[in-house]
Amino acid sequence: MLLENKVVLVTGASRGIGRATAVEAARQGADVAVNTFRDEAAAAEVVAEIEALGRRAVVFDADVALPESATGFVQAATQAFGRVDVFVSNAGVCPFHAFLDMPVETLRRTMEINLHGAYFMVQAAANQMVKQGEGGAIVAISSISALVGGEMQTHYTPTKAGVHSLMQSCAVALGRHGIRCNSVLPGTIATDINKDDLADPKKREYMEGRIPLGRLGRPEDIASVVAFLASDMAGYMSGAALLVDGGAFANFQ
Ligand SMILES: NC(=O)C1=CN([C@@H]2O[C@H](COP(=O)(O)OP(=O)(O)OC[C@H]3O[C@@H](n4cnc5c(N)ncnc54)[C@H](O)[C@@H]3O)[C@@H](O)[C@H]2O)C=CC1
Ligand SMILES: C[C@H](O)[C@@H]1OC(=O)[C@H](O)[C@@H]1O
Repeated sequence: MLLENKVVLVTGASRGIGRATAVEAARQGADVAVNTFRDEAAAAEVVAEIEALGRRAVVFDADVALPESATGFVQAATQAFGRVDVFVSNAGVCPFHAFLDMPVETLRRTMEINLHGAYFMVQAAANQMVKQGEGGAIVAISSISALVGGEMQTHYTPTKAGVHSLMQSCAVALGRHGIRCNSVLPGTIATDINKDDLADPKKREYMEGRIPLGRLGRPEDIASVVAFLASDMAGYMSGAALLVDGGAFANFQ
């Protein structure tokens, strides 16, 4: 098992990639602190899945956009499990909208959840890891959107480039404490975040057609890579970005 007896914290873990990551961490032997936001029934399901794997889970309901959520989450996890070994910054939103009439509030909220939220959370986790004095691993969910544009994602793609950049700077800032910081760049993964966008069969077919491996990603495709980066198997990786997109980015012409 890759994460035996580790304590893993995951933000936005009630659904999609975060949920698969929390469950994979438990499968790999970890106890898991699960941040959710106003999603009680789904939170109870993920806890049940973790416990069914013989591991412990604790839920912390909070909006990642608020700085106090970050300190609260880390404190709750530390109270429950005594320490923080791995932190996964995953929570994110992507309300598709055109550029020319982007509502200020949509831009602001997307930035506050995806980028500021990641910053506050990673900072709080890193402080706890430094206090423990035994290093740690931080993984942030960026995106293929850190590398390419999207007509309806002008508010979103900069946050994903920012999240990867945050991991690079944190790798530099935290290396002396033995804390590794990396990002995962998923391609198109079928989750609630793009359910409406991909409900159009033409769009879905087009996206599938661009992927050399012939299918959209599943949350589990990302969760296994996060587990690897969080584990000692990736012990000399820091400041790196792993693109997990079925080959989509390479498929330009
Ligand atoms: N699905 C995809 O194609 C891709 C997703 N990503 C990223 O993966 C991450 C997870 O997204 P998905 O699992 O696809 O979406 P999802 O919609 O299935 O899950 C998002 C999770 O974040 C939580 N969340 C949303 N706002 C929150 C807030 N303010 N505070 C705390 N939690 C909050 C939701 O409750 C949910 O659990 C996001 O950061 C997204 O940008 C990156 C690349 C591709
Ligand atoms: C939400 C989108 O479908 C998804 O989010 C990303 O980060 C990917 O680039 C996809 O566009």
